[in-house]
Amino acid sequence: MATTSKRLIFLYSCPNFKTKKKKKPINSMTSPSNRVLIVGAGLGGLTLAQSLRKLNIPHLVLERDASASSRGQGWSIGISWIIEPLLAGIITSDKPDLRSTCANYAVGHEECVALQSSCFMDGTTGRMVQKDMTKFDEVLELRVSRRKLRDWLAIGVDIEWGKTVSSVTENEGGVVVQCSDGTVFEGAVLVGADGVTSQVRQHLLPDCKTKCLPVTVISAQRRLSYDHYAEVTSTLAPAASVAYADRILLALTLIELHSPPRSSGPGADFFWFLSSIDKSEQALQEAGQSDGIEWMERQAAKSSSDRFSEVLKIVKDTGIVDPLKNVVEQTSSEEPVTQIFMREVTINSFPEGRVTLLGDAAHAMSIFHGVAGNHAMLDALKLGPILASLLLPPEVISTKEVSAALKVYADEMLPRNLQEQTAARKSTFAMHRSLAEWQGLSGLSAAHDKSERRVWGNEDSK
Ligand SMILES: Cc1cc2nc3c(=O)[nH]c(=O)nc-3n(C[C@H](O)[C@H](O)[C@H](O)COP(=O)(O)OP(=O)(O)OC[C@H]3O[C@@H](n4cnc5c(N)ncnc54)[C@H](O)[C@@H]3O)c2cc1C
Repeated sequence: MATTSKRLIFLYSCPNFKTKKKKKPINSMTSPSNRVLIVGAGLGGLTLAQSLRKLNIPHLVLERDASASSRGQGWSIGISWIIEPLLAGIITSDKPDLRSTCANYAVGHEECVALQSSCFMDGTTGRMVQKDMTKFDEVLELRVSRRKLRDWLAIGVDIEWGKTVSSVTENEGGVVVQCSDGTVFEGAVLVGADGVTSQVRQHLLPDCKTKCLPVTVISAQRRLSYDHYAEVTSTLAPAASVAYADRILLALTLIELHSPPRSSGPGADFFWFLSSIDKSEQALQEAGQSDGIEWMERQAAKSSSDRFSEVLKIVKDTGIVDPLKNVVEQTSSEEPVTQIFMREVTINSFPEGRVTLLGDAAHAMSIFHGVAGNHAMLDALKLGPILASLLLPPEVISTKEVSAALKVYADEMLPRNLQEQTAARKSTFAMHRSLAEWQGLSGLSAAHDKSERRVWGNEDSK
């Protein structure tokens, strides 16, 4: 008795005791041998954690970022058909409304309509078609701030920040991961949701090769003042505007609108990107002489100012007109110009065991199809219930049973994403060949018929 009360006094005198007990109801009550370890607190990893939370399955997320805000999350992302399954597959009662929290329309319905619309145009004449994406009952796509969506998905999730997983060991009883700070975590199943450079994939499939498509995507993030923002959006659709000019795509996309938007100071964060195909690298890849990785490394070594000079030359040579031209040209030296790579990871099957992958770790693909993130979340929503049918505590599950369950997941997930990866590659090349081909592929022609038509730029060139 005396020992027990001493222990209680010690626990209650520990400053974090009460908070910890409240915050970690599932994991603190269960043995690590029954929990799911998830590496990566990106869109896929967090969606899986949310699904497991709803199904009452113990889990823990290990994330290399020091905190939720230690790294900028960059661009916005379009989510579409995943919204309904996501809302059905996770606990929503502890979260604010997804649409009004993550999309930029908290400022009211009218602004919302404008903010969610996109336009597609001929970049040298200014002919433009605007697509309204905001019919509330049939949202085609919601452009959300990646930072806000990640924060929203993290609500209520048990995350160990600052944990970079460096090695993985499997045994009959479970799986053990080691982090670069020397900490060790155990679980019954390990899910690598650690993105395109996945360390978990390295353990699972050490010979898996990645490729890089010969697409040069140069980008910068810009903070526009409210006046500049108002000027740009008086002609362009704020969610996303894409101009096509001689096999070049130039896009301007909203990341986050600052609130309240009419006050003085910053109006909004945008990014622009300019993309084109590198013809000589494409020829090498088509002849089977390159997988794009050395090409990618050469591109990655360029400086921000070299990249910017390249962009300015292309904008001038192709005759892109204002206001897109103006937003690009006014990029300041404090706004680094980066390059994004279209890497592909292709996996046909997983070896037996207690480890699997989801999202970009399993099937990175070109971003031009706009579905990779949607599929990362779908992988998670499919995997959650499969794990739940296996892992209800307190039983310890054999590797054979875990393997069989993970195979059910992989047999659906891998072919689905292989198909999307092929479609994404096809769209990427089509988009850079002609505007008409791109519109046909993306189904934009059908949307155009319903949408409002506007024209900007030089009236004489219509
Ligand atoms: C510019 C751009 C625009 C895009 N637009 C769209 C779009 O409109 N629609 C769409 O559907 N998709 C889009 N995508 C794709 C989408 O962003 C990705 O498919 C999605 O983010 C993948 O989610 P994920 O959880 O698999 O990986 P990630 O989001 O990459 O998350 C991986 C996480 O793992 C962590 N991590 C990595 N290594 C370790 C380690 N060793 N230990 C611990 N943690 C680790 C990382 O820090 C990160 O938090 C876009 C991508 C880009 C680059």
